[in-house]
Amino acid sequence: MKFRTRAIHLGFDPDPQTGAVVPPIHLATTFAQPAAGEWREFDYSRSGNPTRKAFENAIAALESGVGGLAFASGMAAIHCVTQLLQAGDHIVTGQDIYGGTFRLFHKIINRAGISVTMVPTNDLDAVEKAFQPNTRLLWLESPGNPLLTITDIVACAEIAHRHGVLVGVDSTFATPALTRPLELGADIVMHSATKYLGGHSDVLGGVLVVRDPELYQRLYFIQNATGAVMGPWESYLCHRGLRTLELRIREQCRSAMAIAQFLAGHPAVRRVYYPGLPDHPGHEIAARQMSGYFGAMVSFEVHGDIGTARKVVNSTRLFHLAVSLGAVESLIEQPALMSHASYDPEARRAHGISDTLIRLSIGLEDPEDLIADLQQALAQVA
Ligand SMILES: C=C(NCc1c(COP(=O)(O)O)cnc(C)c1O)C(=O)O
Repeated sequence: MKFRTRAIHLGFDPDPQTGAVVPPIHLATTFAQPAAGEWREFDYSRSGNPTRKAFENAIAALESGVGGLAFASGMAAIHCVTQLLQAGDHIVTGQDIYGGTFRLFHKIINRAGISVTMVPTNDLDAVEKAFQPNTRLLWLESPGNPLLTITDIVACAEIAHRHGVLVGVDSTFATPALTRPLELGADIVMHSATKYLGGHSDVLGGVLVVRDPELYQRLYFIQNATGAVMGPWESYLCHRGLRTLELRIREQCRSAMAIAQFLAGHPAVRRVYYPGLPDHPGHEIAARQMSGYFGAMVSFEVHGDIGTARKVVNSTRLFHLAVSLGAVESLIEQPALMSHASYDPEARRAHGISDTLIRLSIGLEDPEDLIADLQQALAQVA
């Protein structure tokens, strides 16, 4: 069956007793057992919960994995992956990655003696040259946040596996409707479920899916031991979000293409970052890797300075000025001051995140209304 059909039905079989066509929300934190030392499938909700398990199974199936793990946030999911490593190990990651991931890598796990090298992961030579004998993990984001850098997952996985290195892909911006990294050779796929999987700015969560049963057991052990699990209500909301994911992301992609084309022709705009534009360096790889779509995030730079960009983002009426992304309502933000403020200023500039960069998360409003809103906001700085 096609992705859209499976997403609607996975984990939603009618209850055999009641016939209910949506899964129950199990709030129980503990489960009575038949006898001491005899265990049911579920014993304690940190270790496993029926509602979370239904969502984990659904996202695992949609990502072509053998097992899924759901967390309280995307950062909790990424942190779980880093706990596979130990002091003296090394991570290679991209330069176009979320500010919170930059912070985790450079200000938290570095304290445990894990080192990190950031490279342009769309340059395969740079990726391979960055590997060291102690490199254990290649962490990719494609499209990258916020410059929408496209990384060739197949090529990177082949290089990494030649060096015995695990490949993790943060696929938040792509979603499994467009890209399934495990099918392309990655070992781990991660999502901030807060974004497109939930899809309505009303749930915080994270997800890992893997294709190797032994790796699943290692990550499950870490998840259970460290405890940053997704709650039952959030699991239900993310599971429900999967049912409309493909419809939402495809429509959002169509609007993003129209908005990117509008911005590309606007005199106040210096540069547009959108993989769907033919001049984007990753256009061909994206077309192949994202099922003919190019995502629903659009970033652009305006002429002027940090104040010019700030005036634009403060002037929209339909786009909410807010971090996060992937929801039905459109959002606008200025990474230098907001989503990527956790980058050290010199690192931010070194990685191409300029003061005049503006990032858009395109929602499901009519694109004509969104373009009209951007037109009037840009007119404030014309
Ligand atoms: C909040 C934002 N990003 C969260 C995020 C995260 C972190 O997810 P959280 O659910 O916010 O913990 C991980 N990976 C990517 C690509 C992300 O974009 C933002 O970019 O505004």
